[in-house]
Amino acid sequence: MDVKFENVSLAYEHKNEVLHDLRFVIPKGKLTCLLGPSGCGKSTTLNLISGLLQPTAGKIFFGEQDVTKKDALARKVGMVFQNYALYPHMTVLENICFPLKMKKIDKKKRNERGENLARLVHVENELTKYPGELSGGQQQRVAIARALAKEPSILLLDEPLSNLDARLRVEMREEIRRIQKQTGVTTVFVTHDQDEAMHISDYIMVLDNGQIQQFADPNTIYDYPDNLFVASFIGNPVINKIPFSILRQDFSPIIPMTINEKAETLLIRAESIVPIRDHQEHLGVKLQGKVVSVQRYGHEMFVRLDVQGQELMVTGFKERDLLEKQQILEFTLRTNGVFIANSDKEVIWNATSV
Ligand SMILES: Nc1ncnc2c1ncn2[C@@H]1O[C@H](COP(=O)(O)OP(=O)(O)OP(=O)(O)O)[C@@H](O)[C@H]1O
Repeated sequence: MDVKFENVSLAYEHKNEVLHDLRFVIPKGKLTCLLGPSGCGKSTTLNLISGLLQPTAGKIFFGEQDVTKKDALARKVGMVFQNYALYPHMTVLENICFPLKMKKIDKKKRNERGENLARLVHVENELTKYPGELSGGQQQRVAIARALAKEPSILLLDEPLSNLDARLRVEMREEIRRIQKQTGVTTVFVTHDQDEAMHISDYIMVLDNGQIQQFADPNTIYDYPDNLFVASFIGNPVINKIPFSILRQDFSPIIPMTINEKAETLLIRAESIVPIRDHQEHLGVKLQGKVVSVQRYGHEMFVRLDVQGQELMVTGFKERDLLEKQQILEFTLRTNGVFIANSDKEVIWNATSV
C-alpha cells in the first residue's frame, strides 16, 4: 500500500507548526527511511502515518483511500519502537500471537501463524522464553514478528535499532532488510543515522526543520545532493566545505561563467581527493596542499590537508602515496563527489556534469 501526503502540515496545540506542507509518496512494497537530525520531525511524520496524530492541514492517503480522519486502529499499521514494548509476562510465542488473539483467531491457527513468523525472524528456538530472557536483538525480532502478525497495511519502525550495540545494529539492519524483502510489506523506518539509512533503504526522505530536503534512492542522494544540508548530512567523513573563492582560479576553466558568478561554497567528498597519476576520470585540476596529519584505521587512511588555510579531510590516498609529514601533496579531484552551492545553499553544479 503506498502512502501519500498532500500538503500536510502539523502544529502541536495549533500554534507550534513543526511540519510544513509535506508532499510525498512512499512507494508500495519498498523500505523508505525518514532521516534527519534530532527534532527535524521524523517521529511526528511517522505518527501522522500511523494515525496517532491528525494533521492540522492537508490529506493523507493509503493507496486510493483517504485515511486523514481514520485512527490508528482503522489504518491497520504495525508499529515497532526502540524499546521493543513486549509484554514481559508473556512468552515469545504468546507475544507474537497476541494481535491474533485480539482478533479472536482460534488457538491452533494462531500458534501455527505465530510459529511461521518466529521462523521468519529467526526466534523459533526461543518460543517458550520470556522477553527478559532474550538479548536486545532477539527482543526486537519478536517485536517485528508481533507487528507483522496482524498483517499490517504498513510497517512503521521508529529508531528500532538504537538500543542495540554497534555490531548487533549492523546485523539487525540486514535482518530487517531481509524480512522486509521476504514479506514485501511497505515499510517506513525512522533513523537519525545516515549510515543505517544508506544501507537499509530503497528510498530516503531527508528532513530538516520540518521540511523535505530530498526524497530519492540512496545513491542518488549521495551522488546528486540537492543542497548543502543533504550533502553534509550524508556521508562519512563529513563532506569538505570551503569557500569557493579559494579555488576560483583553478575551477574557472572547467565551470560555466553563470555558475562561477553564483558559486559560494565548494563541497568535496573526502574520497574524491585523489593522486593525479591514479585517476583517469578526474576534473583536470591540479592542486596542492600541505599534510597536517595522517591517521590509519585498519584499511582506511585519513589525511588532513591544509589547502590555502582551509583544512580538507582526504581518504583517497593510500599509504604508498604519502611520504614524510609536512610534505606538499599534489592532488586532483574525481568527477563525482564534487559540488558547488550558491548563497541559498542549493547545489548548482555537480562535477559529474563535466
Ligand atoms: N507533543 C509535542 N508537543 C509540542 N511539540 C512537540 C511535541 N512532540 C514533538 N514536538 C516538537 O516537534 C518537533 C519535531 O519533533 P519530532 O519528535 O518529530 O522530531 P524527531 O526528528 O523525531 O526527533 P528525535 O530524533 O529527537 O526523536 C521538535 O521541535 C519537537 O520539540
